[in-house]
Amino acid sequence: VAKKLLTLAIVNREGRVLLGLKKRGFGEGYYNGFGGKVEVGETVEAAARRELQEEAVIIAGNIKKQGLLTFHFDDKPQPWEVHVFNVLDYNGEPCETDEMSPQWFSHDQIPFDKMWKDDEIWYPHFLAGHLFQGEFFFRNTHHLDSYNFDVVSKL
Ligand SMILES: CN1CCN(c2cc(NC3CC3)nc(N)n2)CC1
Repeated sequence: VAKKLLTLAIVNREGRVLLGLKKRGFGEGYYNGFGGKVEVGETVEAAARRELQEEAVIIAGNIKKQGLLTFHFDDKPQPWEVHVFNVLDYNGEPCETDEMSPQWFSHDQIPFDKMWKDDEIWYPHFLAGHLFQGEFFFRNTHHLDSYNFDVVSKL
């Protein structure tokens, strides 16, 4: 079964990350980076840049591909492949959209209790600038059953 390609862009600058509170749809009420589906004919990187602009109204400058997360769900036939980018610099000012309410968090105050359960596993490696790969098995959307996680030398 082909994987569903998704992006996740997290702005990480001067010891703080920019996260958005999802206002509706999948993951409503959770904080997360910005992202969405990769459209047909679009590169993963172009999709990450587009989604960041759509959801936070900022234009990514230098971005670094840092992670590859694969999600399996008991109740979904298609696994998800989420490409994680570190946004090293950007133009514009983050602002609220109908999808997301952006908010800065210092690295030691990341609200993991209001984030997807996999985040607390890979964020420390993301924040350390490591490259990583993870495979997560969710029993239902809100229960993480098991996972494999590795820091890697290249993606
Ligand atoms: C547009 N995408 C949707 C998926 N997404 C996820 C998913 C995720 N866990 C999966 C159990 C849901 N965990 C993070 N941090 N992000 C990134 C943005």
